Order: sequence, then structure tokens, then C-alpha cells
Amino acid sequence: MADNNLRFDGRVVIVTGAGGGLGRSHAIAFGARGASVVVNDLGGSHTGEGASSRAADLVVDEIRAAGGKAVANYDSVLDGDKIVETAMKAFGRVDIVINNAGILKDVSFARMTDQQWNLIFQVHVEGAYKVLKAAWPIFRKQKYGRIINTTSAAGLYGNFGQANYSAAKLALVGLTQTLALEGKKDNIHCNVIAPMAASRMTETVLPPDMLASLKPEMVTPLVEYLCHEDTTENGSIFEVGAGFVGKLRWERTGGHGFPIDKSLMPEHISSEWAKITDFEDGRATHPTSTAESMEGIMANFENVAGEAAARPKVVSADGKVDVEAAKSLTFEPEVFEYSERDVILYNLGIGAGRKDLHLVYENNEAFGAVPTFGVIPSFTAMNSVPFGEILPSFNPMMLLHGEQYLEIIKPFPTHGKLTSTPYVVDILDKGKGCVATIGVKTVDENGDDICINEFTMFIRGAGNFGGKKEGADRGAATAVNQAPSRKPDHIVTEKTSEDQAALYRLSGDWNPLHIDPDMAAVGGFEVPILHGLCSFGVAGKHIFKTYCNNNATSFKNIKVRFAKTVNPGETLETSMWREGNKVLFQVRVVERDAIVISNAAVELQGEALKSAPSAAAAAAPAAAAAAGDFKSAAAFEQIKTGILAMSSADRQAQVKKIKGIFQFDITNDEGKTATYHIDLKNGEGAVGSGPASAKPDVVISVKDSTFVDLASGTANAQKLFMSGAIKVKGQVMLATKLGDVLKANKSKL
Ligand SMILES: CCCCCCC[C@@H](O)CC(=O)SCCNC(=O)CCNC(=O)[C@H](O)C(C)(C)COP(=O)(O)OP(=O)(O)OC[C@H]1O[C@@H](n2cnc3c(N)ncnc32)[C@H](O)[C@@H]1OP(=O)(O)O
Repeated sequence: MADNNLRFDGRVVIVTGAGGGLGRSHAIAFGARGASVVVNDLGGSHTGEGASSRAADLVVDEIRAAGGKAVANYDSVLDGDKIVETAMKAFGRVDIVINNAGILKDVSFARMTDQQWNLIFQVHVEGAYKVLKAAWPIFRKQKYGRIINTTSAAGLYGNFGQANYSAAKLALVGLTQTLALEGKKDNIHCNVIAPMAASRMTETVLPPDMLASLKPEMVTPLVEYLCHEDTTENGSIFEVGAGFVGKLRWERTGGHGFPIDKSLMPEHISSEWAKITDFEDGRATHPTSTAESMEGIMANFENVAGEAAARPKVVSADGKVDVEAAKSLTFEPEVFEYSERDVILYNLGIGAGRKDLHLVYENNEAFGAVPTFGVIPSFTAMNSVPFGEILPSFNPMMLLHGEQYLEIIKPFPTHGKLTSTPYVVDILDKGKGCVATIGVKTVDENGDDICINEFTMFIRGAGNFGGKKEGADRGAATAVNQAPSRKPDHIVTEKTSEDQAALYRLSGDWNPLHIDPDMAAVGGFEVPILHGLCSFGVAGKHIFKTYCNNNATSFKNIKVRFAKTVNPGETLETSMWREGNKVLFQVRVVERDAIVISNAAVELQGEALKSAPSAAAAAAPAAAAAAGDFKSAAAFEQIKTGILAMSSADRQAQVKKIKGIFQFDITNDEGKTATYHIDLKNGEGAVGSGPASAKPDVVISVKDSTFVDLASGTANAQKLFMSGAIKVKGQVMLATKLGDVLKANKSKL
């Protein structure tokens, strides 16, 4: 026997229609367990006629006699504010509302009058509304409220002679479910019960021997349980009576999706009727929200008949996947036209900021995308892959990005038009999920190859379709890339922003999983998660900075596995190990100590192979920089290697130590030369036109075809030069970078 430990001391309960039957039972039970009770009853008959105070008074007396606290209220539920006022006047608060009052006007639909219809709606629906409307602001303010609405089996299933009552009772289910959603954040819970009990109302529809066993006291305990402060149940429907308590939910068949590009005719419906109505074929689901209810409809958006009909069938009726048929499919190429704005947006989306001018400022000499940008043009190509057709069961909310491989063939221009064509690489059956890899080849306007991507998707719950478990070895794309056990050579830590996913999605991945809490909940996540490709970009940016001097040609390829999800706002820590021409890396979420990117590597090429520092190599120029030894061309080179490899905070600190006079002689195609100098004192200085007044420590001569004649208007030219608007190549880039750092240091420029 359970203890009587579900108490309601200090709580105030309103029970409507509490003069008899269920309401009386609820009121007495709450009174006995410490609650102060407002016993509302108009005192009318079960059909709504008459009014007397007696029914409510008797129940109040009963509660008081047992040592409880109660007051009577004789208002109609249509005056719900007066009932709530009674509670506030008598007890100063309201915690629980039990909408129990109701009447019947049973008559067959053929004979039902408007008045009979309207009256039932008034008492049941409008009455519940009025009481709740008055209590709601109190609940919200105190961040607490418990509501029970009372529906009926007649509402859930219909009942002969009760069209008005059935319709009104089902309205209360809708009211309950919406209030549960709206009240959740303020700790207001709302549930609905369909009781079966002997009462003045059921007397008219049930035989006497059944009524005897249907005591209201067998319903009330569920109401008490649902209204207790420890109960988390919210938005649920229960059937209760004669000692039975059960929860009710919706069930929907797997249904049938018709092609969206063909007109739908009743004959089509007829031909698929068996499937539309089959609850037993293992495809039925139990949607619990509007978002879940829409899943079937959303999945069907990709059901395009014209193209589908022309393609070989990949998934058989029994769910088997013909991978070879999938590989033979060809899909429409997608064009991605972009400008510097898109490059900046992408770089911002992966955490670049105003301090990374070469990533966010189009006029900066070194402006360009982090090489991981290569996933963006190809992402659009995913639009032409009919996932619903090639995967055994596809639900976009259950899709997680599993792995990514990107091979860079040619550096990306900062604007242009790229065309990407997808193809199926493999479809594996991993039991827990289906793992599908889609390749995408991207070419520029000349048809030259720019990059190749392989997107691997893990679709949870779509496995066990009898497919193969292992795919072929595809070199770097499937390399294991085990992180070494030694200490990382480099670690870069970066806190993502709470708005990271909101920003990243603007680069083309509009998946609602990353922005819409309801959709994330359908996928089983507490909050919208960060895009895998966003974390991928953040880590890629760390490697780009650490090993590549931000040189866009230094990534040959990059491969990652998304091992765990990341939430926007978490701190990503990239650990890096240089092994031959690879930088092996992994990413950890610091707050949860969880490895979120594993089995990852960047293969370096070109300059980066020569200059990419191991930990020891990086230390030497940094040490030189720290010692302030900048007065030789060699030391200047060290600045370049050492300082630019540092984090921006360290770099700023080092630049502050720089002393020296730097002179730049820039010659254009016509042989005109302009000279500028920077006199740095502790990292501060201004660009001057003409040769340095004292003997320069370093003279750098540069030829640049895009360099315009700077001989006139030097003050202006000087500004342009420092802003990077004038495009110069080679070492002058470094001067521009120094200029950036100087600006960041609030130099007098
Ligand atoms: C429509 C356009 C498409 C474009 C795609 C991009 C759309 C984006 O909007 C979507 C996203 O960005 S989602 C966010 C990024 N991704 C993630 O957060 C996924 C994180 N990973 C996980 O949760 C688990 O690894 C998880 C759940 C994936 C697997 O974990 P577990 O279920 O615990 O699996 P486990 O027991 O470890 O392994 C089972 C078998 O699966 C293989 N495997 C594991 N993780 C994998 C992964 N990430 N990718 C590929 N395969 C993976 C394992 O090797 C194992 O195989 P086997 O049994 O053969 O050893």
C-alpha cells in the first residue's frame, strides 16, 4: 500500500461542477490532502436547468468537517473570472484548475436544435476556456499551474445521440494539447482525462448495475497524481474508470506517397487504399507533435515521378537496396554562383572574425576562403539526389552527417560559377543505421576540376535492410587517421557562438535540425545541433592557420568523422599532430570532454610541406620574434613564419615588440616605382610615402602587375595600400598583414 505522501498543502484547487459525482470526489480528495478547495457548482440539473447553492455547500461542509479548507462558488463556468476571483479572495492564489463541469443535451443529430448544439459548446468548451483564461496569467506569473480538462469516450470515439457533446469534448483535447505546449516553459502542465464514472450525467446512458461499479473515487486518484508538483506528465490523454488507467496516443499508418509532379486522382487513392490503411505492415508510427505529424508529408516532397520513372529502381518493395543500380544513377548538375560576400559569410559561419581580415575583408591582399569552403558549392548538388528513392527508409530528421572527405584540385576563386554533379559512392547497412556516401564533383566555368567531395550520411533507424556492412578502400577518403598517443604538436581552442548554427546555415544547409527546436526534438535532440560541416570548417581553419600560413593551395585533402554532436555555444579544441605530409587531428568539446571529430586528417601539399612547422620548428622563429631580433632579412622571414603561425592574441603581443624600419619598393608593369616605409616602434607606426628617412633595416622590392601608379596622391594611396585595396603580391602581403595587426592595435594609422 502506498503512503499518503502526495500532498497538496499550500496549494489552491478550483474544481468546477464539484457539487456531485466526479467533481465532488475530486474536491473532497484534494481537501483531504491539504489543498484549499474552491467548490464550484451552479446547482443545476445534469441538463443545465435550475440553480441552487445547496450542492456546493454540502461538499464544502464535508471538506471542512474532515478538517480541510474549502469555500463554495455558485457561478456559471461562463463567468470563469468570478470563480478564480473567489479563490484569490479566499486563499490568495490558484495552483490547480479542474474543469469538470458539464451538462448533456442528448438527441440524435437529425433532431438536434442549434440551441442544443450551442449550449453544450458553451458549457464545456467556452466554460473551460473562461476559467483557464482567468487563471492563466496567475499561473504564468507564479511559474506554476496544473490543469485537468475532462473529455469523454464519446469525444474520442463518438456516441450515438451525442454529436454536440462528442464535438465539444474533443475540442477539450485540442485545448489541452496546445496549452501543454504553451505552458511548458512556465511549468504549467495540462492533461485531459476521459473518465468513466457514475454521475448525474452517466446515469442517463449507463445501466444501473454498471453504474454501481463505476465509483468516482476510482477516477480521482489519477487527477491527484497528474496535478501533483512532482508529476512531469504534460499534454496527455488518459482513459480512467473502475480502477483502470491507460494512456492514449495517435497512431498513423506508414501511408503511401504519391508523386508530387503528377496530378492525383481518386483512382490513385483507390489503388493504394490497402497501404494507406494498413496499421500492421510494420510502418505505422505514433506522432506526438505537429512536427512529427508532418514528417510523412515532408518526406514526400522529394517524390518526383517524371525523373523517378526514368531511373532504375534501387529499393525493392521488401526494402532491399541494389547498390550497383544506385551507383549507375546520374543526377542533374547544380550551379553555385557566388561572390566575395558568400566567401565572407562562410568564413564568419566557421568563426572567423574582424581580426581575421584576410577571411572577412574582400579588399585584404590575402582575402580568400578557408579551403573547407569546398564543401559549400557541392552542398547544393545534394538537392538533386532523391534520397527517398535510393535509401530503404528516409527521414531527414534522423539523418546525421557521418563523415566528410574533400579533395581540393584547384584553389577556389573568391567569386565565380561552379557546377557540381552528385553520384552515389556507396550505401552500407550498419544495423543501427544506413550509411550512404554521396560523391560530388565540382568544376569551374572552363570545365576544369575544382574539387571532389564525399558526403557520408548516417540515417539512424534505417539499417537492417540486408545490405553489405563494409565498403571498398577509397584511400584518403576512408583512411582511419588514428590520432597518435603522443602529446599534440599544436592545440587551438575556440568557443563557438550560441548563434553559430543560425549564421552557418546561411551558407546553404537549411536543415531545420540546426535551428528549429521542434524539429530537433523530432530528431531526438534537446536543442538544435550545430552543423557537422560548421565544426569541420572551424577545425579546418585552425589547421589552415597553424600549418599553412593561410595559403589556399596548401590543403590537398581533408577527411573527418563526426563522432558526436556539437551544440552551438560549446568550445571546440582542435589537437594537431604532424605526421609526414599529413596533419592528423581531432576535435574535443571542452565542456563535455567529448571527442566530436575523430579519424581526421589534412594532407598538405606545396609550400605548406616545406614550411609547416612541427612544434619544435615553430618555436624557433617565435623565440626570435620574442627576442625582438627583426633587423635582418632573415629575421624578417622569421617574423613571417613565426608570427603569422601564432594565434592572433599571441601575434598581437609579439607585434608590439617589433622595432625596425621597413621599406617597400613597388614597381608596376610600366616600370614606375613607388616607395613606402613603415617605422615600427614597439609595434606602432605609420606608413610613410617615399624612402625611409633613416637607413632602413629591411628593403623589400616587389613587382606587381596590378599595382597602380602611386606617384600622385600619396596620402590617398597610402590609405589604400594599408587597407589592402591595392593588390600587391609576394612579401608586401606581409606588410599588409602587419598593417592589419597595427590597426588592431589601434595604431595611429
Ligand atoms: C540531405 C543533404 C545531406 C547533407 C548532409 C548534411 C546534413 C546536415 O544538416 C546534418 C548535420 O550536420 S548533423 C550534425 C553533424 N553530425 C553529427 O553530429 C553526428 C555525430 N555522430 C554521432 O552521433 C554518432 O557517431 C552516430 C549516431 C552517427 C553513430 O553512432 P552510434 O549509433 O553509436 O554508432 P556506433 O555504434 O559507434 O557505430 C556503428 C557503425 O557505424 C559506423 N559509424 C559510427 N559513426 C559513424 C559516422 N559518424 N559516420 C559513418 N559511420 C559511422 C561505425 O564504424 C560502426 O560500423 P561497424 O559496425 O562496421 O564498425
